[in-house]
Amino acid sequence: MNLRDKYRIPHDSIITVAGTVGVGKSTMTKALANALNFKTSFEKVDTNPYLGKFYKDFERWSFHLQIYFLAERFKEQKKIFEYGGGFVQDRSIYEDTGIFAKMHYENGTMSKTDYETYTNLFEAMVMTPYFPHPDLLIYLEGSFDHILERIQNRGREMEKNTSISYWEELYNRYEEWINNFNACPILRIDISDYDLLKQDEPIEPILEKIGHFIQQSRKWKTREIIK
Ligand SMILES: Nc1ncnc2c1ncn2[C@@H]1O[C@H](COP(=O)(O)OP(=O)(O)O)[C@@H](O)[C@H]1O
Ligand SMILES: Nc1ncnc2c1ncn2[C@H]1C[C@H](O)[C@@H](COP(=O)(O)O)O1
Repeated sequence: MNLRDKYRIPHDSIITVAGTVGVGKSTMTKALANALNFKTSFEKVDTNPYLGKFYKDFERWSFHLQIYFLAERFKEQKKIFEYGGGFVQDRSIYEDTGIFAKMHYENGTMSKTDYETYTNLFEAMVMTPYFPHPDLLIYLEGSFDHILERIQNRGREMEKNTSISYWEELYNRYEEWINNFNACPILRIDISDYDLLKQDEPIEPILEKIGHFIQQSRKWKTREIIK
């Protein structure tokens, strides 16, 4: 029996992996998609025309970058919708708006007008049929030092040259955000509890939890429709 059937994970599920920069989303996305035979939706970093410029000058490029990410996510959402699910997605759209754009606006590195234009566009996009809530949001978390070490070891120059206070603020904002998040069910996973790169079969206990959460959430959705 394949792992998806073994853990009763519906073939049309949409699973989103969330968490701060460097925590391990892409690695988890690949491992889950591989185990479940699902498709992946990744953020493309290497081909992003604004990211490097943004890290050098937040104020100048934050609006351009957010619009770029929004356009990319919209295309990805549309693709997921058209395939009818069966996807693991690296980062949710909720993080762009609820964490990054908000943080740059509140810190004065995105103007009020730009922030309003961005949020209006975001709200209009979310109202289209392409944005069903995921079945499950997997939230990866860990100690700040552990995550910082991962950013350093991964070695993207633009991130290594960014101040520790930026990562620290992001880390704290993520904590606050997840504690108030309620758009879909959440499975919180501590990165010190598993090691996808070293252990042989660390993925099965995670799949078991995913199956359980999605079953619960689908039952709940069905009850809401019947009501
Ligand atoms: N479970 C893990 N155990 C050890 N190292 C990991 C694990 N997951 C990710 N890493 C490493 O941490 C770094 C950041 O991971 P990545 O998946 O790129 O994070 P994100 O997508 O959240 O930015 C990479 O160098 C990756 O190889
Ligand atoms: N919405 C965003 N605003 C600013 N920066 C962002 C946003 N989304 C992603 N990023 C940055 C953070 C990292 O440098 C890269 C890739 O993110 P990762 O968490 O490593 O997948 O893009």
